[in-house]
Amino acid sequence: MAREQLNGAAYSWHAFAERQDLAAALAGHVAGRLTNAIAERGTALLAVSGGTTPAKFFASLSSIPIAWNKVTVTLVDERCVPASSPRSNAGLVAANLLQNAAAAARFVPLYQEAASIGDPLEADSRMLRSLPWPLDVVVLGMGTDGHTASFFPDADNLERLLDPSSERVVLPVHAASAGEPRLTLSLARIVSAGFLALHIEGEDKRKAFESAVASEPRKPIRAVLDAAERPVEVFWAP
Ligand SMILES: O=C(O)[C@H](O)[C@@H](O)[C@H](O)[C@H](O)COP(=O)(O)O
Repeated sequence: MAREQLNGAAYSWHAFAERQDLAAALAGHVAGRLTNAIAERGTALLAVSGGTTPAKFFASLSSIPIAWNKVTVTLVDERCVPASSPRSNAGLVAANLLQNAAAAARFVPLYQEAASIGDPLEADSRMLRSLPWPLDVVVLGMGTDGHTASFFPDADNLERLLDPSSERVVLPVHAASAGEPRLTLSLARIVSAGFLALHIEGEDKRKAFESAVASEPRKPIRAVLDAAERPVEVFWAP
């Protein structure tokens, strides 16, 4: 494990020869942190990202026999689509993580189809505010454009999304590159996590990460590194 310090952005780099090895190692770290949180405060709060990268990690984590009945799982971000949509992160987590031992965990979505009266976003915030914050574990992904969560570089409210002092739990995101409208946890909620991991795979993302960390203008992933209360643990495989 190499601990890097580039331009003040602190992160630890964990490289693996095989993606399956990364999945097993990251799952072991996350399971250990959740178990510690449960021992310390009787509960654990985990936020995971969607996309195409985390499936192997979810499968590995789902089989680890921890006290899942004391774990609450939520999402780092979500596409504003029904859970039945192939684009839904809630659907991805249900099918890949909330299986096996992890089926006993409580899942709290970010997005609920517009059944809630009034401002659905406010309703979500109220529901999410009741979770046992702070996050014990966050697992982020990253795009080759340097976005993470739904902090897309072309988001129309990027400055607000990256405000480390935001009081909001969840924020709406409108970005042409995001596809559908999104909801994302605020940067402030993400960076206060006890364990903050970034899971990336492939040469393109390794280069994108190194570029985002080393150069200006600042990409969203760099804003997370800069605001994180602890070094971000980067897990990478080719
Ligand atoms: O909803 C999402 O898509 C994720 O939360 C997003 O931040 C993802 O982690 C990156 O876009 C990488 O996605 P891939 O794993 O598909 O490359």
